Amino acid sequence: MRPAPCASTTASRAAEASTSGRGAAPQQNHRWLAALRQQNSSSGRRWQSGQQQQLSSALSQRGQRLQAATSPPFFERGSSSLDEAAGGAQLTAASGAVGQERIGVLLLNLGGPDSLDDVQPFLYNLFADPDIIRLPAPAQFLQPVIAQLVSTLRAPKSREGYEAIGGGSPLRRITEEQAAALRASLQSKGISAHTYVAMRYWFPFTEEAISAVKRDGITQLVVLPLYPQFSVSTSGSSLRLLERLLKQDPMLTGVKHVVIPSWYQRPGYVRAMADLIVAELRSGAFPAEELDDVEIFFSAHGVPVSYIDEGDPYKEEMEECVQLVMGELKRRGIANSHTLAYQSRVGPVEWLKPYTDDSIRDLARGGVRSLLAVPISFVSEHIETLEEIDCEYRELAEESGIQHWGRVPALNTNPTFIDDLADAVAEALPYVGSLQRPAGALPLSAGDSLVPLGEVDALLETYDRDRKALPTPVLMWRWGWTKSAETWNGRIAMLALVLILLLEATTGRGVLTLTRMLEMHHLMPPPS
Ligand SMILES: C=CC1=C(C)c2cc3[nH]c(cc4nc(cc5[nH]c(cc1n2)c(C)c5CCC(=O)O)C(CCC(=O)O)=C4C)c(C)c3C=C
Ligand SMILES: [Fe+2]
Repeated sequence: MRPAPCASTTASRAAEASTSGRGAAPQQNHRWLAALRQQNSSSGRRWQSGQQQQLSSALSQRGQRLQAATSPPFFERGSSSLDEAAGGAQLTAASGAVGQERIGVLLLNLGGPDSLDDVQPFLYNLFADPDIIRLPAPAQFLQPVIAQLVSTLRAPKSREGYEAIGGGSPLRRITEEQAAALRASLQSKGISAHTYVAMRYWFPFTEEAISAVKRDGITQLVVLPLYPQFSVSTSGSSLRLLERLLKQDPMLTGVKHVVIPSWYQRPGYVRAMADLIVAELRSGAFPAEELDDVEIFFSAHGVPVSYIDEGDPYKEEMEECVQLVMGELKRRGIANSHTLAYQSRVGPVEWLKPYTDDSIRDLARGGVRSLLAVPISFVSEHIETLEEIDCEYRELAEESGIQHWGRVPALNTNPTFIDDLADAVAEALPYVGSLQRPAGALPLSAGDSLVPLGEVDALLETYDRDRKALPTPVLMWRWGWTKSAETWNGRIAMLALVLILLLEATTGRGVLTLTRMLEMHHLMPPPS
């Protein structure tokens, strides 16, 4: 993998934040996740292996049958008239055709700035999201002000990163390529579907995608977050927005949907990751005689520890995902040692540990000389792979004594991966609009699917019900000088905020009004 052209990154290296002594957080799953796991284990199954037969019998109970004994398609290639009507497909059930459906697949992703001018407004949208900066209820009216402050403080460091990778994020281009490849793969399986890219914080916004879903007359929608592991900060935030959009538009009530909240356990995804790791190991980046000593270093995007304390399954899913990939490697005769660490922390609270930078230093100190970085929470190249891993962490590794460095590319449009996503969509289609929710029972009854499935409101409802009270964030601020720019950004933001509020409270004519901060104009998604 050729590294991106890296500017000198020493000055902007991920902050060496001092940490609190807080112990490991108790793990608390979403109830839906735990319930689905139980259903699967009680029937002696896991989501990952070939379970076409069980799936087939589960589906026939629902009056639907598989077209083939092996992998889907569940759908016959439509007549030419159906093919002509883009998005049309013929759903086959035990009783025969049940009518024409127009299928859509909504791909959820985060979005990224297209140019350097977009960086601050993109960051504003991100920090204005209550699933990213979580404030206690009485302080929530301050979200726009805090978003303005934090995005303004963060923008220079962020802009530097985007500049180093060519002046903007490649996320939109790659996600659109994935959407086109997924559509083609579905077509090759006999499923005619539209695919839509729905970004959370930048163009094409989720609102635009939903307008297109409406315009195309989609009747069955499969919602597929492009995050293999579920976090409330990513997939959860997008689902919350989606829930709002679906509720507020009566024309969308006719669109039946199903969500695939996480899919890291799918065999095709695990295989594709293992393929990429093996290819990179054999790329020549490492001396042949040292191949067994290469440390396989999984680097995942972090989240604040408080998210996990509240029940976000992200950490557990990440650990399970790494185990699955390592298991696949072992089956191929690769038994290297591995590490999972978390990158990209932002702000003054405690994030998931170990931190990637600390881990790299520790491994080097412990004698590791060859390191293969594997981005594990990302399926596309973007700033955190191209700049943070390829530049910052590579430079840190070299300074720390790592002599041989490799980095596994992101999956992007890897054919095994796209084919597996298409299978995930095909397998989810029979569940569209059919998940039963008997009163008082668990909201999901899709325990027979290969991956857990749900509907937007049911998933969020379960998450919110099980969510524990927001713990007081563990601030990592210590008075005194530290090297950490992040920590200082956090301190400055909080001090500025306190001053603003004090002025507002004491004069009644606060800075918010004088500077018209509450009337900020940002690039926001168009109304749907
Ligand atoms: C699994 C993936 C991701 C998780 C979890 C996640 C949580 C999370 N992120 C921030 C803050 C920022 N994220 C930024 C960009 C960004 N993050 C992800 C993925 C996850 N984020 C992606 C795909 C991107 C887009 C990258 C691109 O190429 O444009 C940024 C902006 C970039 C930067 O300044 O570093 C910020 C800021 C928080 C606070 C958070 C959890 C609470
Ligand atoms: Fe992020």
